[in-house]
Amino acid sequence: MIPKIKLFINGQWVESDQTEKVLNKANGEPVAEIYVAGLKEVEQAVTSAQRAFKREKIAPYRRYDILKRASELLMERQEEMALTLSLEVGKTIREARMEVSRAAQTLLISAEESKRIHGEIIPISSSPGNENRRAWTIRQPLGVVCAITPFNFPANLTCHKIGPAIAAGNAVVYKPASTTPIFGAKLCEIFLESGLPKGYLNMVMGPGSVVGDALAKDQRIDFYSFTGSTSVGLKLKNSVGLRPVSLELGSNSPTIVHGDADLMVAVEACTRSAFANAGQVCISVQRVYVHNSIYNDFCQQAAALAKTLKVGDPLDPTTDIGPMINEKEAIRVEGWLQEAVTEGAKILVGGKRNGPFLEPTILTNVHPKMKCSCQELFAPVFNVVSYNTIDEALAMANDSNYGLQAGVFTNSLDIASRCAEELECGGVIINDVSAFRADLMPYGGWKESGTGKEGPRYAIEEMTREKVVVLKLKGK
Ligand SMILES: NC(=O)C1=CN([C@@H]2O[C@H](COP(=O)(O)OP(=O)(O)OC[C@H]3O[C@@H](n4cnc5c(N)ncnc54)[C@H](O)[C@@H]3O)[C@@H](O)[C@H]2O)C=CC1
Ligand SMILES: O=C(O)[C@H](O)CS(=O)(=O)O
Repeated sequence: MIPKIKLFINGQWVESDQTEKVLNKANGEPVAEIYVAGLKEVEQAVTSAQRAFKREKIAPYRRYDILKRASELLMERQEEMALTLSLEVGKTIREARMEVSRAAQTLLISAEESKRIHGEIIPISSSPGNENRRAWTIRQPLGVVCAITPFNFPANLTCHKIGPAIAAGNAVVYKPASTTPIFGAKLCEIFLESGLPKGYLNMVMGPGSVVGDALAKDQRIDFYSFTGSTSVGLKLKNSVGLRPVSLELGSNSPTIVHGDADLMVAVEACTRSAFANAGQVCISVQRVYVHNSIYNDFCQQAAALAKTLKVGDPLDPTTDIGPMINEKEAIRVEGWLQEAVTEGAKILVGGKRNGPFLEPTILTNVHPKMKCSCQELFAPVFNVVSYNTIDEALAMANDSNYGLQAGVFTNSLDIASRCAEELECGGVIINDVSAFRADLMPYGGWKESGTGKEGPRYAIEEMTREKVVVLKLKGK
């Protein structure tokens, strides 16, 4: 008997008229059944959040307590949560365990940041004629935050929204991806246990085109924190009018490997990272630019390493690469690979698909206009392209509609500094790959990779607003 997962509204578990199965992404078997929210439940969830926010404000120290407790409870349930992630996303159990501990850290960082929300004293008396005034700013929560998350990291990316939202004093309406909602429901259990007042967290599940659309249209929501594809993010932004949004969107991230780099360090990092989470990572290594002096060695070593990686059952601790989210996506990528080969690309290693499983694949002879290069692959595939000068590498890396993060391997401070300044993206990772992320660092894209920054401290800034207060003293 598979569990039936209810919606979480106003501190209660709520049924709806419709249910949908959540599938084990490795074998297609149902692992849970979720109640799908209708317009009525969406309306109830937003009402619950708005009423909670108006009913009581949670003092900063209490927010710290609740978030810290939630982080602890998440780690106490790490094995159960990791199994959930492995089943509903298809990520390997090793990656799932790692994601749970990162998500717990993200909640802990949010807890700590909830004690650091403050304004500043404005030296207003230093302006002529205002000697008898004093001024300061205060930072206040926005009210109701809508958190919408993608399928690929249901734990950490959800905690990157709910954690800062609560730390900032907001109430939350949360919509997980309809294909991977189970972790989110368990996170609501955790926040209930951690003492979050009812109504401060509400979860509605269901297809983005229905539930997501209804949330976008609800004018009682004060802020939208969205992570997902660029197309959906743009649609959401156009629906919400003047209300603020944070958009963490797609990418086709570059990593440059210069001739003076430590070859095997770069090979290991690029290859293992490109295939992590079956490549379904928005900062995944997709375009690798290698100096021509080490290009052949890089390709040879990367192909040899790729061949050692095990594709299979994500629950097997020896598996390196699990399935993609569904067979349709794997077929999409298989089609892109065939198109690339027809246009002259070479498959150095991999390329075979078995249902939702795709072999770790490395492409060479890729042209920048090929889909495998200029669009977001979101698959266990990366391209290797050679270059002669760092100017060429920078031009190719920047030749993209996206700009999330980039990696650069070099032992030259001059090259590193040039890349740091000239790469057009939100983050440059020196001597590691584009896919590096520490959860406390500012994180967000340029161009079509989005707007706004995550990382608890930065998300809190976006989920609060500053007010200036000016006091005119009596006296002269
Ligand atoms: N920049 C970042 O930090 C990250 C970006 N992503 C991006 O997410 C994508 C993969 O995740 P998916 O879940 O397939 O993305 P998606 O864009 O299909 O869905 C993301 C979320 O939006 C919801 N949604 C769909 N239509 C909607 C609508 N009309 N209104 C409101 N919400 C709607 C979905 O139900 C889901 O919860 C990739 O493009 C990837 O690059 C993924 C992880 C991190
Ligand atoms: O790229 C993504 O999907 C996120 O960066 C995943 S995480 O590493 O931030 O959890």
